[in-house]
Amino acid sequence: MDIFRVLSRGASLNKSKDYKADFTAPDKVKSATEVKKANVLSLQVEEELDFFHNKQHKIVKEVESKDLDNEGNDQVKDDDTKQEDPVKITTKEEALELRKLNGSKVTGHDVPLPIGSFEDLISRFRLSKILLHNLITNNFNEPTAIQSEAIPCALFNRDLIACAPTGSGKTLAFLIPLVQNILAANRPSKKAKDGDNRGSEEKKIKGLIISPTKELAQQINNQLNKITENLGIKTGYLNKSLASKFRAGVSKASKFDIIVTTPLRLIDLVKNSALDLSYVQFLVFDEADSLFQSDFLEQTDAILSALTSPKLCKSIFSATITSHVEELAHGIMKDPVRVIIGLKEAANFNIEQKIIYCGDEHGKLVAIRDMIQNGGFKPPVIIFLQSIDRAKALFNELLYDGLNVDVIHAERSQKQREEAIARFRSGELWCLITTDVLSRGIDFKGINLIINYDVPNSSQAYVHRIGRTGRAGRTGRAVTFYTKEDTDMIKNVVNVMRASGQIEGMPLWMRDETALSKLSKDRKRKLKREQLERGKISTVPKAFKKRKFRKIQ
Ligand SMILES: Nc1ncnc2c1ncn2[C@@H]1O[C@H](COP(=O)(O)OP(=O)(O)OP(=O)(O)O)[C@@H](O)[C@H]1O
Repeated sequence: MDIFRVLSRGASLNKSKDYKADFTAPDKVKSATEVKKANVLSLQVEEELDFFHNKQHKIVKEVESKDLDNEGNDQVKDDDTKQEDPVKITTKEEALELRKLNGSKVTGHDVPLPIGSFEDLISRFRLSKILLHNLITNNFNEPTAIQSEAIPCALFNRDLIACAPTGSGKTLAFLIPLVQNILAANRPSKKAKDGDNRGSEEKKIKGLIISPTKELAQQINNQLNKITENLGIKTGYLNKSLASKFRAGVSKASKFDIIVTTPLRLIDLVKNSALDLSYVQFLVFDEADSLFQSDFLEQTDAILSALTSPKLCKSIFSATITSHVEELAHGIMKDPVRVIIGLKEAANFNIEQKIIYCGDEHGKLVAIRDMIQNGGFKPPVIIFLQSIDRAKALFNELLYDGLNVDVIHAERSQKQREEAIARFRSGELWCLITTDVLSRGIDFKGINLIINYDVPNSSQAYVHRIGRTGRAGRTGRAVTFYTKEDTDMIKNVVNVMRASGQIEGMPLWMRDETALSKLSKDRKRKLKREQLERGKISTVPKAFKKRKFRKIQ
């Protein structure tokens, strides 16, 4: 394996004089060959600046170099413009090197070798070429660290516990092998080819993905749709309308290969015998630690008991997997492989974190208005609060200030939530105020700033909230306001900041490790369960706000 190539993925900038980008107006008309040469060079610069390989350089390069060849121009045909061979991992030593580079810890019996490239999957697992093509056309050119490890494990049908930072590509880490496994399962067996269809498992749900929120389930299904194009695999997000089709026994509804769902909707169908899960072979719990928390545990149990296939493989994914969750997972898994990327207690290292002491509630409003006035509030921004009432209150406050803002919480209808998300994604909306309902999994591209207007009630909640920025190799900022009521709660945040090397974002007195006493396990649990009582968010007289709000409604 060319380990230097893995090391330098997106990290280095070649300073050779050839790489100077020329943005000045041409002083003479350039020949077609010169233009092509310049294009190749600018492509190189662009590629080196493209940290996450989000562009289709390989394909473009191939086309470019072919064009140049046709013109017989040997000078430009240097090695740098040729397509490099994909990285392959073939020995334990190479695997060790790659793991060291990626900060991956992988444990378990007989752990498979990671992959060095998506092409590596073709030789090792006969990955569908259409699937590979779908990955490349969607700009997924190289596997991320979690994808390198998790994909081969799942392709070997191993149970899997996977923990990797927010925005590091966990979704594809479970979707790619799921799709490939289902393609293999759908291939007609020899018996079926010979005309014996008894026991055929075609047209049954074989893959099931469980997500804690509807928004996330929908997002996963969207990504699934992109990578399954032209593969003949039918996938569906179990929304109200699909659920009623299943309930009504509409024949088409039974033809799904993969279903993405929240727990309750699925259980409702299973209880009414409207859905047969006995053929499910691949089960994924995304954001597993939240699904394994006490409020979801009963539902998770109910789902597990409906899955009766002896071939069932299970995997759990999250950016935060506590030892308690790992224990629960071991209880339901067979000989799992455990993959941890980076540090378990830390946040994504691309996020610059800061905490600001505001004294009291009024101080928070002053702080946010200060940020808006001083240019520190660079959209797109997400603001998290601890409750629906508080989210609504801040929304009214900022609306009154004339900010381009909307709010999402559990009391808003599905349609309103979807519309707000779509407006935010399109850039029409600059700021989204929300509760923890949107803290997990949601992938907004290019969020600049996360504001924790209220301190999150656990270190896990903090990691997920701020993980809405700094995704896919980009950088981001996260600011957490705290008041005198938060002296305990802020310790969760400080611990994550310390683990992520973000000491500079703390006030001077906190930087000393002994400055804050540790939280006991009991206290942590209590903080998670109880909502801190906070003062009202308001500076604008009610009558004014009502008038303005009415106008906007
Ligand atoms: N191999 C890849 N190459 C380029 N982009 C990728 C790759 N894999 C994933 N991405 C992109 O990275 C972004 C983050 O991926 P994803 O949503 O899967 O993160 P995650 O690890 O599940 O985060 P979270 O913990 O917040 O749920 C997405 O926009 C996705 O399209």
